[in-house]
Amino acid sequence: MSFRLQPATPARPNRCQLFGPGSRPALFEKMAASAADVINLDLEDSVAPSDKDTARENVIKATHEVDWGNKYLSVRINGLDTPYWYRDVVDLLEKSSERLDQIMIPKVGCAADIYAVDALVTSIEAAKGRSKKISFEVIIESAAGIAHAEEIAASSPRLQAMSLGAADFAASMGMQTTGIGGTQDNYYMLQGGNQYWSDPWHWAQAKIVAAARTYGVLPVDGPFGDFSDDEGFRAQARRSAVLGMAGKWAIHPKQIALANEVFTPSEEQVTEAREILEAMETAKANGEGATVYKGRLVDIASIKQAEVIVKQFEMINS
Ligand SMILES: CC(C)(COP(=O)(O)OP(=O)(O)OC[C@H]1O[C@@H](n2cnc3c(N)ncnc32)[C@H](O)[C@@H]1OP(=O)(O)O)[C@@H](O)C(=O)NCCC(=O)NCCSC(=O)C[C@H](O)C(=O)O
Ligand SMILES: [Mg+2]
Repeated sequence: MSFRLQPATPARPNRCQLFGPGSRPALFEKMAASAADVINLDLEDSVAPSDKDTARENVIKATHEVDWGNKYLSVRINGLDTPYWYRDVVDLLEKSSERLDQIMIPKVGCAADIYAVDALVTSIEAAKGRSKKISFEVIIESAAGIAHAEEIAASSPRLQAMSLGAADFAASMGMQTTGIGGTQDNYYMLQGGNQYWSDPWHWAQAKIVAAARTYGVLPVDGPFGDFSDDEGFRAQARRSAVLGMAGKWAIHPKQIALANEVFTPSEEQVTEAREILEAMETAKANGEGATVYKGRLVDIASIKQAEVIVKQFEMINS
């Protein structure tokens, strides 16, 4: 470990972030009653320009009137290149209830984007005497965003989560696809006449995980567009979980259970992790730093790996 210790990520479950357009208030009670850990009410791309003002009012009203239970309540504002974002921030901070937990900032390209929003939020919080400090989540969904992922991850103590937005990311990168996440037919290797599909999202995810984890921020996988493809969602989510992401968005309620299933360690994984910890306790008592568990090497690093799984499980069940 470096002399600079890796900060812990926020200790709250973030397995599934359920999205819903701010312009469809009929969905809000259903979202609140869902099994998602985080709710993202959207003012950005799922809301038509003509509905921006109404959607903002709907969302503010919902912070006062809907019982959000123990959900982490987040609102996605419009991008900093639009004429809407400052009004989103001002009205949300001046008019929404203290139930609002987080603002999600889309299409972030550099740390200065977060600086600008932080300055505005900090000023309104002080002016209005808001007692809860609003947290931020950013979406990395552009070439600039991925190039500057590290400085963005370090940009503000408000930052709790960093998501990959596959659709805008693909567009910004000039990727030849209309798919939102998942396998891309043309992204394959050829060996012995057989096609082997690779994962075009992998490097961006890995970069986000490294940047986020370095600064104690939760890395999150964004949308999987084809909500009729459960197995496709599972496969994408499993790859994200193995890479170190904490959760994934749901853009339809049927994706919530799938995300929760993948990002909750299974009974077998938890049992195995606990057995590894026990095996290492025995090894330590015998003055050994390494031992054999089910025919494979486990050592002091295995303790940390096993603890990741046990801690995830305990946090979800606490
Ligand atoms: C995708 C949808 C437009 C589908 O809506 P709808 O046609 O109403 O779906 P169904 O008829 O299949 O609905 C079945 C029941 O579920 C309820 N429902 C639907 N959506 C939601 C929801 N989001 N939360 C809770 N409940 C929901 C329906 O009311 C039905 O209920 P019932 O009648 O009682 O059975 C819609 O799901 C939707 O708008 N989804 C969210 C879209 C969104 O927010 N998109 C933005 C995020 S993705 C993005 O922005 C890309 C990203 O930035 C990037 O760049 O990658
Ligand atoms: Mg987007």
